[in-house]
Amino acid sequence: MLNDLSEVTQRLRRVCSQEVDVSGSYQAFLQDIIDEGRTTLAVSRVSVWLFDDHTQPCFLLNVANTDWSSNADQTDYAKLSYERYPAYFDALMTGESIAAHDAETDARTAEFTYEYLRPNGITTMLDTVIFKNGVPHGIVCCEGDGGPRQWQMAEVSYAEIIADCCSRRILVSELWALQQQLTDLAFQDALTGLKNRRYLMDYADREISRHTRAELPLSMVMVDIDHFKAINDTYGHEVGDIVLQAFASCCKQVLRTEDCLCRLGGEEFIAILPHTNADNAYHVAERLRIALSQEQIRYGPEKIMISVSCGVTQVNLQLPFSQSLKQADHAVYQAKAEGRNRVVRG
Ligand SMILES: Nc1nc2c(ncn2[C@@H]2O[C@H](COP(=O)(O)OP(=O)(O)OP(=O)(O)O)[C@@H](O)[C@H]2O)c(=O)[nH]1
Repeated sequence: MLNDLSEVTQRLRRVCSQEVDVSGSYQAFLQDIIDEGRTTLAVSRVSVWLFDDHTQPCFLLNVANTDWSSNADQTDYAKLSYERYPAYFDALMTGESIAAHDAETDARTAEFTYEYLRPNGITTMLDTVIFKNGVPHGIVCCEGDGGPRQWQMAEVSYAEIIADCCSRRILVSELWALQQQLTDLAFQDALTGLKNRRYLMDYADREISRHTRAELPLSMVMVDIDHFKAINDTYGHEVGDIVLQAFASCCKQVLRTEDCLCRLGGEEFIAILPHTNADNAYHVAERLRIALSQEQIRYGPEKIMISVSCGVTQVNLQLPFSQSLKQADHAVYQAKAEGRNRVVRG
């Protein structure tokens, strides 16, 4: 009941202010807002349900519930099907709130009588629609167990505000996920899926500072495919792309998961090896060189073989990363000059 409107409003505004705070979890936000709704409306349970599909919904999936304990991982999500409860779904799809004073006699909720209302002692329901882009996306369902209840206009409006908060939070979460994807793409090489040069420069600075503090060695291997132009010229650019992808996946198999492989550009790559000194980095580079030289890259009937020239250097933690990069580049140049298919220490 909305007896003390100003106190209720203040509490709700505080919870709503977390709508755009993506540092908190989406689930925690839903729990907070429905807990608030249960207290204010003095109902026995509030839950949030989302449609599986907005154009032709078949199911409603329970994604938050005041009955759930906040620290338990909820995995057993209840599901309501359109097939079983068509009148309820049809009513929700109109977008109108369902204020079912007596849930057993209201035509929109009577379908729940034997399977749900009676077994759980639910007598009254107030359901408000969560919209997304103006289309029903889910519901906030408030249930009471104290007999039929005449829902007041203010109570319906209050429940609708809760549903609107959920709508906005869902949108914010989706925008945030999109932003994350864009950020990931900005640091990724589209062809190989490896990190790109922009990522490398930032990552290397962070690793230099981390390794300086921990007084640990950091090394890198620059890898350049030999005579790659000839592969393009012989088989075409498309096959050259396939070779680059095969190269990347072969390297990933040889390297440790904590090593970071980036594409500097063209057929030039760099692997950053944390906690590794120059001797060990040399062995890693040799392993890479041998694995790549044994790789048979298939394209139709063709089996393409490659070799690589590698420059190994231990990163000088006292100098800017670009200096160590130059050193590795020089080592690659030397490896090429000495006949390719080899590893040179810089
Ligand atoms: N297919 C394909 N080719 C690329 C890509 N990026 C750069 N290249 C080609 O890679 C080739 C690099 O040639 P070069 O720099 O002459 O080197 P190389 O032929 O490997 O010779 P060495 O390094 O001296 O052994 C050029 O022909 C570029 O066009 C790409 O994304 N896909």
